[in-house]
Amino acid sequence: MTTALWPAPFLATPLDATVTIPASKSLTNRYLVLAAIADGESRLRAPLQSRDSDLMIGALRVMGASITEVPGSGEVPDLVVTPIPAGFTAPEGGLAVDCGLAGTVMRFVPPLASLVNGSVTFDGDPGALVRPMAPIVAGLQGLGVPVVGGENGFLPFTVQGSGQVAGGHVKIDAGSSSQFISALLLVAARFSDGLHLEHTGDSVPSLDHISMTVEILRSVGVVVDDSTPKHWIVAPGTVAAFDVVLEQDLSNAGPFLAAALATRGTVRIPNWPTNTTQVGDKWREILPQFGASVSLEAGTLIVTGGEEIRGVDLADTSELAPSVAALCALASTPSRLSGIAHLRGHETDRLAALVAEINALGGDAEETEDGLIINPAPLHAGVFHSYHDHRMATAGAIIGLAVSGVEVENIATTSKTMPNFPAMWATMVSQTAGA
Ligand SMILES: O=C(O)C1=C[C@@H](OP(=O)(O)O)[C@@H](O)[C@H](O)C1
Ligand SMILES: C=C(OP(=O)(O)O)C(=O)O
Repeated sequence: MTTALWPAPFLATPLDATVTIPASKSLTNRYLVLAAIADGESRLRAPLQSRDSDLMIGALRVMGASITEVPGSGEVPDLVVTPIPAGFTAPEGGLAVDCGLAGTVMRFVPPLASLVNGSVTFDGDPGALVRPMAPIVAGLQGLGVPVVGGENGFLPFTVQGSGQVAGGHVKIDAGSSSQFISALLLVAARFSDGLHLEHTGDSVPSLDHISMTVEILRSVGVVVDDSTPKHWIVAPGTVAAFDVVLEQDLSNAGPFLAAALATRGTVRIPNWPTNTTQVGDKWREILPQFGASVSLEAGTLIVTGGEEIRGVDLADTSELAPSVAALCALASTPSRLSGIAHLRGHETDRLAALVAEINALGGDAEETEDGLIINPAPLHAGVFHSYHDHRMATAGAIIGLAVSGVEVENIATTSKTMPNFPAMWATMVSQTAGA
């Protein structure tokens, strides 16, 4: 385990800060995939620059897409993407894609590889080799695409594309990640007969992320029928080239908004989108349940913490769960988080990691079959391990604002989606009331 320790800033006075957040990982990596199969050159304005987006760019370049940085209107360069050329053929010996620990790369890119002529091998970080992959392997094989390796349901494996996929009706169990559904839908318009994808399990987690996929597909001219629960039908057709401005990452806004509650202060985030497919928009419903006041004024989200943080009872908080759990650990009444069993297959087993780290600081957290129970307990100084998980690291930072002497191990792991997190956090903390 990495041992570098980051002394989390502690604040005894209420925060009064304005913060801007880098672009959304989920939007950036979806648009990158679509740009690689579009009918012309596309442009992503103000995209995310982070490890996960770099891994996606690397994967698409390996498969023949050309991606160039050009000056944008802000600090971050825009990306101009020329799609994978028709008939692109892998060299003898095949191609290799490094997925790192990025779920969007390891799930979204293998279906794309089925459209390439030749072999593409997928591998990743040690932590990636235990994340569920079986539904992607089953889905591709169900479409007649050979996959070598991956029999045990994990990376590494090799997709042997022939440059063409017939498509048709495929059934998978996406109970362990919504990304399996999004992955197949994203490229399905390029299958000769399109795709009828059916989920065979009870429920799919993170449904908001599937809605995001469907909305984006429609915005680039792809016809998707999602009117029957657990079924998605994509018509064959072209993906129209696009020019899009990326929204900031509302899930990554979470730790900064939580900071308002942890310090009983105020945090403002300008340019909060009025219409968005991001699950992070749910902070507007979630934070009042913790006792915060939340308002959207002239496009700026303003969150002010209450006198105390109240416990919550929340279902399916998806990727927001680690930040939510950090607030629960600071709450004065019990909390229950449910519908998040699939977090055991995220960057780490997040349920086990949250329980271990909250309890190591004196907290009272326990796992349930599908979530967490977190009871009030006085927390003390100590080390908060991050398990190579960006959201564990930011959960430690939230707790550290309210509990003096917390040190977060490997804060650099936040570079997965937010490379400047330590500097952004320090800048936020320096904006205290009256400063
Ligand atoms: O499609 C996406 O961009 C994502 C889907 C969700 O995955 P799960 O369904 O595995 O939770 C989410 O947690 C992840 O951070 C991003
Ligand atoms: C689950 C997450 O990431 P990934 O895209 O790697 O699945 C996450 O960011 O919370």
